[in-house]
Amino acid sequence: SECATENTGGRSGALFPPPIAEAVERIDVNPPKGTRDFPPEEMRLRNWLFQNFKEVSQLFGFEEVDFPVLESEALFIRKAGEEIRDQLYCFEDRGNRRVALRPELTPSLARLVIQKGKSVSLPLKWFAVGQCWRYERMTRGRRREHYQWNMDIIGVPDVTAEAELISSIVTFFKRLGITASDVGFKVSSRKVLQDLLRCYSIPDNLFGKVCIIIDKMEKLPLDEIKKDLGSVGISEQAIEELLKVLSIRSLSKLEEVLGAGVEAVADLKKLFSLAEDSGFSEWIQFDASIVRGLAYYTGIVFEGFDREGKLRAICGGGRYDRLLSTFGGDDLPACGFGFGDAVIVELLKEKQLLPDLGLQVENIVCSLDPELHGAAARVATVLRGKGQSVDLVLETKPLKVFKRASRINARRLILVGSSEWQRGMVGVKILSSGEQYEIKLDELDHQPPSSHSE
Ligand SMILES: Nc1ccc(Br)nc1
Repeated sequence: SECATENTGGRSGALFPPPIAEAVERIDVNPPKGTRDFPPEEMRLRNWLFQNFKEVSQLFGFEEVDFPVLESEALFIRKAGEEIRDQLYCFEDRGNRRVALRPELTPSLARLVIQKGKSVSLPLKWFAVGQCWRYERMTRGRRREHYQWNMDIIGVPDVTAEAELISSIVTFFKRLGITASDVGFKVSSRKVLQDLLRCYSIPDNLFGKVCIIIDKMEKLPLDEIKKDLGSVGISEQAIEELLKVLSIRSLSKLEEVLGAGVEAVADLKKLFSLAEDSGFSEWIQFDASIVRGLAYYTGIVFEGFDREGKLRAICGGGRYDRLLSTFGGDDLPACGFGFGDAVIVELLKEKQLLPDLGLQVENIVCSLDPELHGAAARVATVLRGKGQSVDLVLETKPLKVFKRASRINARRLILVGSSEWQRGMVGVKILSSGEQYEIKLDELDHQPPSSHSE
């Protein structure tokens, strides 16, 4: 009969028992190892953080740029033994090209600068917020992705550029309520290391490798560091001298050891003087042991740290004057920093500075009669046309509307009932005060009068 073709919609019909659902194995609903989902609450926090990254960057006159997450693997192949190289998330694509998920943004930025060539006028002040990846054996259970905020200045050889970068991060911290008592920047210059290596006739091409070895000083036993330094040809005497200098924590002491005319000392003294002028000198301290873990840094390096010493480095950066020329570009001076989205959230939690970012919807609109859903939709359209957010209740038999209204933190409930609608009115309930009244549709505005005339 006709009903045989009627779709019982899965409901048990007199003629047809419901189809027996085949047993479906549930997929793994978690994101891939080391990666995160961002459900609404986490997404609001992420958007708030990124908004602060972007507003500070724009406050400093930087322009936003972006690049593909996927890059040629060659962009990141450096032979200095960096962790970032060991953990490259790389593969061969279907066109047999060696590609990689970017582990950082700086090489992409350098690539774009070279690509733009003479069509861009210097100095360039660019910023980006982008997801970066590493493939780490899950033995350590660490994340494989994070978002990084980068600011870079291309074309300025002077430490005025590094001062501007540190000043921008200080501004960011202050916006979030973080003070110089909470965090600081350890600052040094790789020219200290470079001068020392030259004193011991260590060839320049070993400079990056030596920096990477020294960067591991806090993570590996000292004799392993010494062994690694010896393996690149540095004598025991030079190693002892190196380690002694790297333990210096005062600029005057460094000047005593290296001499006043040394470029590294001059750069650092200028940076500290600029910090005084710009008002962030309480945020920075000299620490000769800071080298950072990227091979391409050539001058000033800095890293943000939490003074309680509970967290990993919050951010880091420095000067990388040779990177563009290693890609075949012009020898342009450059400096920048990277600021990850994870440690900062841990710090905000520690300091109880996480913002309360609950969902806030202006209106929830509900029809009391299924026949009036169209009218409710029209009310929603009118309000949205006025720029007001509306959660339109879509169930034709709405239940628990008040529960939903409080969950979405709606400011007011608009009820569309037949008798009111006949009179061109809708009901309004201010959820915070409980105040209730009727109003004409076109009188619905942002701020209803405090005491409502009938
Ligand atoms: N470079 C990098 C990439 C991804 C994560 Br998580 N940490 C560092």
